[in-house]
Amino acid sequence: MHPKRILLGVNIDHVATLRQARGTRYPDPVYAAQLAEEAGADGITVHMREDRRHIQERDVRLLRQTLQTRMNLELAVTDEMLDFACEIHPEHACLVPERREELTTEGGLDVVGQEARVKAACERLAALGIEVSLFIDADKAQIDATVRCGAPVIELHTGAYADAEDDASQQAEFERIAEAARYAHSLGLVVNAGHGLNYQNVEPIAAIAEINELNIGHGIVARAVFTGLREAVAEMKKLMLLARG
Ligand SMILES: CC(=O)[C@@H](O)[C@H](O)COP(=O)(O)O
Ligand SMILES: NCC(=O)COP(=O)(O)O
Repeated sequence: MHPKRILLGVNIDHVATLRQARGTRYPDPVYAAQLAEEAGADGITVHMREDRRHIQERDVRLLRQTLQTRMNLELAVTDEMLDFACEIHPEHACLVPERREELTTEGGLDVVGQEARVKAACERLAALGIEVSLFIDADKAQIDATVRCGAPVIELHTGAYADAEDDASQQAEFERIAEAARYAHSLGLVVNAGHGLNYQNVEPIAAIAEINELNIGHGIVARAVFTGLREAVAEMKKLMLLARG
């Protein structure tokens, strides 16, 4: 654990969402990744969904050739996506749940409910030297199942915290995340977190000492519409580092 160090993975999916909305060639997520790296991103996250609503194969292939930091490829646990990840060979692969009809990733991966399948996916990726993380809810049973699957990293889903409608429920969600981070860290897992984090809600999560990295996309891309991407990334990183003290 590095009490003062916290990393920012910038998720650039929603730059591609804007491009796909009109079928244009712009804005290009590859250029966004370069700007984000220049502004202090420690890594770039992309979620290539099965329905290709934002990130396309072309994006991932070009990013693999151009990123200066590291790629965190989020993928569903399907043969098609695992084959693609093995071909691309990102530094990190994060297994996430996916439902075509969802607006966004609504919850964590149910590792307990499909342990054999997740374990096989973890083993396949790890055999190639890809560091695997599982995107899970802040739940002890899911953390224990992650350890049994052999994944060295978790990403805690912060969506319920971000979407909480009042202070009391947000505090309850925060405590669930903080406790899960402590528990997972005590088991030797690297603990990341993300989903729905923005400039208003990031600081308490960034202050959790056991958290290694936050993956943040929608909030940064939305801010960039008004400030430009460089400033949006730099401001987020500053808030995270200030929260660490
Ligand atoms: C898995 C995850 O949390 C991110 O990929 C993020 O949700 C952005 O992608 P979507 O908005 O398509 O879910
Ligand atoms: N895994 C979470 C992520 O990459 C970013 O999620 P969001 O900030 O776009 O909600």
